[in-house]
Amino acid sequence: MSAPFFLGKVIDVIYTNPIGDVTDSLTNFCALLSGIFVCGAAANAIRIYLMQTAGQRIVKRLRATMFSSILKQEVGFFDKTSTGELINRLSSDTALLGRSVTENLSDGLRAGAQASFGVGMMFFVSPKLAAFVLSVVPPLAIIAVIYGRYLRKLSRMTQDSLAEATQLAEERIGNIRTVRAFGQEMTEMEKYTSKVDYVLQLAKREALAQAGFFGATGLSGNMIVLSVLYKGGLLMGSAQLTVGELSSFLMYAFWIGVSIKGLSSFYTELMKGLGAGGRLWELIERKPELPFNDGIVLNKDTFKGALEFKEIHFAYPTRPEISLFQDFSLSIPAGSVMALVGPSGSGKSTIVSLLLRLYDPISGTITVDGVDIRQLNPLWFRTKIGTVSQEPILFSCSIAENIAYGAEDPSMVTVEDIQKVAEIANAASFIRDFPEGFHTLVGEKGILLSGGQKQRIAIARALLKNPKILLLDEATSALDAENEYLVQEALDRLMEGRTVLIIAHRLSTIQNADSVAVLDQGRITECGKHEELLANPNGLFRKLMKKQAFLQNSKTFALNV
Ligand SMILES: Nc1ncnc2c1ncn2[C@@H]1O[C@H](COP(=O)(O)OP(=O)(O)OP(=O)(O)O)[C@@H](O)[C@H]1O
Repeated sequence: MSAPFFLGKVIDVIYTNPIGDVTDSLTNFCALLSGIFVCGAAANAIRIYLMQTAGQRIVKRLRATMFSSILKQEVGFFDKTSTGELINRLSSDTALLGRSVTENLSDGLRAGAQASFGVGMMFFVSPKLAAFVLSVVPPLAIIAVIYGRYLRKLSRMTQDSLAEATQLAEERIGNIRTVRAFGQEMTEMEKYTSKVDYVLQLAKREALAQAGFFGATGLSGNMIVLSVLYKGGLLMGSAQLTVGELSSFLMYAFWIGVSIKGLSSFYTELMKGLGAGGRLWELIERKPELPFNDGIVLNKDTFKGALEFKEIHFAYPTRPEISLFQDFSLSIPAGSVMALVGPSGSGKSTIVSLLLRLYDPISGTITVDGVDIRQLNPLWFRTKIGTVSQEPILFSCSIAENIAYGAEDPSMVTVEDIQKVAEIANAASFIRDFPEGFHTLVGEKGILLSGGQKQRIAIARALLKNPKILLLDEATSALDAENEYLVQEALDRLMEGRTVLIIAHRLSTIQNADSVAVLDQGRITECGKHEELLANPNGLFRKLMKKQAFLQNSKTFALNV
């Protein structure tokens, strides 16, 4: 920024002295200037490196903080927020914010420094001329404020629409088999295109706003130069300005013009980043409605796992008007097996969710060994619970890694541990049949495995956890006889010595359970041994069993045909 000042001095020296007298001064000025240029270049290189790496560190921290904040949210939050949207926030929004704090911030700071120093130097060289020239600033500032607000709003809308498009794409690509089976590719393409069309409309509005703003700032830059020429010429004519001062002034005016362009880009990117950032801060600062890692821990040696539900009232947060449980009470003694039966949609899986503290009841208590689970640290409590669901979800990594996922610290699990539980879960033999054995990759959500294989791996995973409490959601879809036998045998081994709540669909499970509870209309209507419930001629259990027997007969009939 000092170059124009010295150049002005050089011109004045040349202009006012005979040529023989200027050589020394000229040499000194040029040496000084080249020193300044070298320092400037080095500073510039350092600036780029430091700002870029600092910016990238900010983006990394932003992503990590956001991911950990997402993982700590209560499950009800995920009922309302789509995965696609969260993925979009994590990747696209952070990238946009990242861009505005990396190259953009560094260029913006540079342009800002240049502009303020240039203005200072203008006042230093000629306050009169500077005051005249800077009369363009107030209208430009007003335009910038209006433009900034508009751009923030547009950027937020664009990111929201992009999130919707990502959500659609993520869901459809993830379920490509269903899309293909129903032949809905064309419809899905159209849906996606209409979503990205809207993003394009928003981008066009943004382009129009940018065109107007950049036009205005470009014009202001040029007007500054023009007004220097005009007013400067007049001042020079009245001997109030030297030719060197006018030259310096012109160069500063030119630099300020360039800085205004740089500042406009910076401002544009900053507003876009802030627009996208709004949602990011909301997510990062969101306090989970249920605690994540707070509360008391019970003594693991005396922990037995006796469960009791007392007068539970519950409605899902997304459907507060539908009361699912009214006065639900159930007691499961430590080490016993309770089978839960009831019509479809009566809330059997919801009981499992309440026990895992994915949701809290509106009123009533759930206790374990007499302690309200709301007092317990949920992170600790869940280490005491094992689950095997109807459709177990595996992660897209190796079989060994999926089994090790059951342990508190998967990195501490040995190959022997994994092989042992796989053996008990009747999974070892089919795993060994794969060429890669335990290193076989299972694909997204375990798609490369059959239903029975997935279940047995899920059982091995639960066995590794060695929980006191076991929550089983029996598969409704029929496995073939051999698979059914292998899964059942593995489940029987898994259940040994634990408190088990099993959502039962098979007659054999119901017969073998210590007691059976029938869930209907939001409460337990019958509870007792299989034979006792069957003896009640008007009970729902008897009706359900009759229906089940009928279904089993028709299945056999269909097979015979
Ligand atoms: N996350 C949710 N948000 C809102 N409502 C839900 C949610 N999950 C389930 N429901 C509703 O709660 C009710 C009970 O569902 P739940 O899955 O517990 O029934 P279920 O007895 O296990 O059914 P099935 O035997 O068919 O598996 C259903 O009406 C269902 O639509």
